[in-house]
Amino acid sequence: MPRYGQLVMGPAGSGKSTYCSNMFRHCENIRRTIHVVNLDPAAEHFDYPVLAGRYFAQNFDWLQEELDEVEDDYILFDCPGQVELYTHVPVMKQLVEMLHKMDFRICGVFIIDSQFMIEASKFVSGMLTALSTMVNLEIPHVNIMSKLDLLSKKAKKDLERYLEPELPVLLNEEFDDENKSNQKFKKLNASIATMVSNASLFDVKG
Ligand SMILES: Nc1nc2c(ncn2[C@@H]2O[C@H](COP(=O)(O)OP(=O)(O)OP(=O)(O)O)[C@@H](O)[C@H]2O)c(=O)[nH]1
Repeated sequence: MPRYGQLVMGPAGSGKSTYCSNMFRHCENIRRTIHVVNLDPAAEHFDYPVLAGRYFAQNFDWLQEELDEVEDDYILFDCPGQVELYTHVPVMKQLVEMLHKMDFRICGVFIIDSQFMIEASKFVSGMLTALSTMVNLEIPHVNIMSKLDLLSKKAKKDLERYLEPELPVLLNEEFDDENKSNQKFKKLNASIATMVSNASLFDVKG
C-alpha cells in the first residue's frame, strides 16, 4: 500500500512548523492520525546550508528506519528553512528519491509569508524561489501564503491583485519613471515578467 506525504518547505520563519501543527490538530479533530517528522537540523547549530545538507543526508538511513516503524500512512515533513537546500544542493531531491523508493506519494507544499507578497519585486523573488524548488524537485507542488491575519485591510485588498497577477503591469507600477537607474532595470523586469507569464502557460503532459 502506498503512503502519502507532504514536504513542507519555505524560507526561515515563513510558518512551516505552524502549518504542520495546525494540520496535525485539524486531523486530530477529524479523527485522522498523521505523523509530523521534523527535518530541521537544529538551525542554531548550522548556519551554513551545505553543512546542514550533509548532516541531513548522513541521516537518511536513520530516517528510513524511523519511517518503517511509523504506522500512519500520512506524513508531514517539516523541512529546514534554508532555501538553498531546495534550489542549489541535491539533498532534497535525494530525499524525494528515497521516499519514492519507499512507495510514498509526495507533494511539495511551499509556504510563503504573505507580507512579502504585496510588493512586485518581493513577489518576483518569492515566486522564482518557489518555481526553482518545483523545477528542481519534480513533484506536485502547492504554494501557500501564510500570516494573512497580520495584513492590514489595505494590504489584503492589494494582495488580491497578486493572486492572478499581471506581472508586467505590477512591475511597471513599482518603478518610478523619473528615476534613471530604475529605468535600466525596467527592461530586465519586463523580460522576467514575460518569461514567468509564458512559463505558466505551458501545459505539462505525461
Ligand atoms: N500571526 C501569525 N503568525 C504566524 C503564522 N504562521 C506562523 N506564524 C508565526 O511566525 C513565526 C515563525 O513561524 P514558524 O512556524 O516557526 O516558521 P518556520 O517556517 O517553521 O521557521 P523555521 O523553522 O525557522 O524555518 C512564529 O512566531 C509563528 O507563531 C500565521 O499564519 N499568523
